Amino acid sequence: MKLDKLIEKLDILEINGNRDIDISSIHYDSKSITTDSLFIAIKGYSSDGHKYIENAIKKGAKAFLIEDDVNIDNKEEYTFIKVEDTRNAMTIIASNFYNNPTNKLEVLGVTGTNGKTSIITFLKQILSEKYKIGSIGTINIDDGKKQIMSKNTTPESIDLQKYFSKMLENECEFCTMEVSSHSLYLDRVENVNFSIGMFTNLTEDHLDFHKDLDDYRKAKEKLFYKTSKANIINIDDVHGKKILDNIKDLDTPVYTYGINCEADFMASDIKLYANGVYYKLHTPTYSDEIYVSVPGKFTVYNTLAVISASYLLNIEIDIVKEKLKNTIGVRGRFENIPNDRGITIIVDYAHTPDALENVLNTAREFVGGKIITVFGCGGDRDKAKRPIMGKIAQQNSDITIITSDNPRTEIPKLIINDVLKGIEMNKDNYAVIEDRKEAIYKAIEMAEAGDVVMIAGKGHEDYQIVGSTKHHFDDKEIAYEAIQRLK
Ligand SMILES: CC(=O)N[C@H]1[C@@H](OP(=O)(O)OP(=O)(O)OC[C@H]2O[C@@H](n3ccc(=O)[nH]c3=O)[C@H](O)[C@@H]2O)O[C@H](CO)[C@@H](O)[C@@H]1O[C@H](C)C(=O)N[C@@H](C)C(=O)N[C@H](CCC(=O)O)C(=O)O
Ligand SMILES: Nc1ncnc2c1ncn2[C@@H]1O[C@H](COP(=O)(O)OP(=O)(O)OP(=O)(O)O)[C@@H](O)[C@H]1O
Ligand SMILES: N[C@H](CCC[C@H](N)C(=O)O)C(=O)O
Ligand SMILES: [Mg+2]
Repeated sequence: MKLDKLIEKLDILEINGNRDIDISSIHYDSKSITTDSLFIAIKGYSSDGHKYIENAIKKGAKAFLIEDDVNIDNKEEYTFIKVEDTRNAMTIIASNFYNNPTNKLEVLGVTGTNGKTSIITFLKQILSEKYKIGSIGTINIDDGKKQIMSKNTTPESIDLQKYFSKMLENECEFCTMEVSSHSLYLDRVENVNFSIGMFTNLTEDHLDFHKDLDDYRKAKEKLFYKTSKANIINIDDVHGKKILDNIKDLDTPVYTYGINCEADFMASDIKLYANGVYYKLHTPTYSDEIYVSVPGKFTVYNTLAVISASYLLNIEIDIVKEKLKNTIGVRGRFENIPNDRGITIIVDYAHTPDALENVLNTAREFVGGKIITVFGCGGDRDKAKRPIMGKIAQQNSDITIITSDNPRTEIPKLIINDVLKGIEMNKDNYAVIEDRKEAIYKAIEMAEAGDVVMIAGKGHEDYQIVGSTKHHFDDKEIAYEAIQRLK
């Protein structure tokens, strides 16, 4: 594409060099650069893209989008475009380069602290009955033909627009997508035209990144100004109510869901079982009965969001009911590890206080014996949630084993010490086993028939990040190993 066309809608402060050149690819990372490309220099949290411009030239970049003036030899041989904010300008360029794919692709975005992966998984299973669907989220990216593992929940704008364009090429009509608060804050989705936006809930997480909960909510709220068909909001959540107040006068219609308040989509007569939930559904035009083969009150909320979106997309309720009844669930979310010892072993992705409390409450509903919880907190992430999770684990379990979960560049013992600040030390119902494998072995070894072993925090992850190295580690595999060892 001609550079001129690529930078069409940018607010340019200064441009030096030829605009009439062909650009074959666009990059924000010098490591991926190929010849005749445009390199976008971003000032990040740990590095500054401007430092890599000479390296980018060696690899064949011809044009540069910059914020700071650059001093290099033979500068006149290249084109430099200076803008106020390269990260923001990148979203416009990315969308231009891939011919604005979300003008055609219907993107259904979900934001909120918990429930995003669950909702897009259910929604994809339902919509796939009638349409070809792509999806983008924590577990993987599906471009309609192949699935690749995700690096982040919501990719950087260039990658995102490339995936959208691939989905169109593969004849997808919809994309179900998780929209993280980081992506809204860092403009990764700035130039995406969303069709429907959904809000799940907002609870303590990521306060290492966002100033406070209000700042965190404001980031999430940005999604609802980017939608054209509808916004769907959980108004049982106080932050959901606030968002509703702020967006109710927009042109995009708002629909609400909830259990405890008068909402457009409501659940009543809820019954929670060990292997699923039942409820009566009330919509603006009809009522029906819903059974979902995934346990937990949070499943009621997640499926209310799914049902609301399906309703607005005119999917027949019979299809929705059938898919929810027979769903295979969501990988690493309340996933049951079958065994012949009479214990219920669950691998779950709860890595926030609210999620941990929810899964433990759900287990309490059906446990015959004890609840033994294994969990840790991630390094280089929100520190404030650590003691809260410690307290929640101890209060809602009979035995708590505190261990490691992606320590990243932090010292595992120090993370555990933060968790211990929330633990009542005079009780003897907790233990620290830093090695996660040993912790899981111990929990399963001590469990008796009727007990629940809740292995929380990593869900689908098949790695443990220590320092900056990713080692293979899979809670499910270790749980199976633990069962085998006892034979
Ligand atoms: C805080 C954060 O989100 N950081 C993201 C951000 O990094 P950054 O802008 O700070 O980048 P940087 O490392 O300082 O580098 C600056 C620039 O120099 C470039 N560079 C750097 C080195 C080099 O050799 N050459 C080069 O060109 C980099 O590509 C970048 O453009 O942009 C990068 C490129 O997109 C992301 O990979 C990176 O995500 C990091 C790895 C991350 O861990 N993010 C997490 C916190 C995150 O985004 N999580 C959310 C929510 C998760 C949830 O669901 O709860 C998510 O959407 O995944
Ligand atoms: N609606 C909900 N409310 C509270 N907790 C939930 C909800 N749905 C799921 N959970 C719990 O939160 C965990 C994470 O769920 P899920 O992966 O769907 O959330 P997510 O929003 O995609 O998380 P992430 O931000 O890490 O991608 C689940 O394993 C479950 O324990
Ligand atoms: N998307 C979340 C996932 C956290 C999962 C947990 N296992 C951890 O590493 O803290 C994050 O990157 O903050
Ligand atoms: Mg997710």
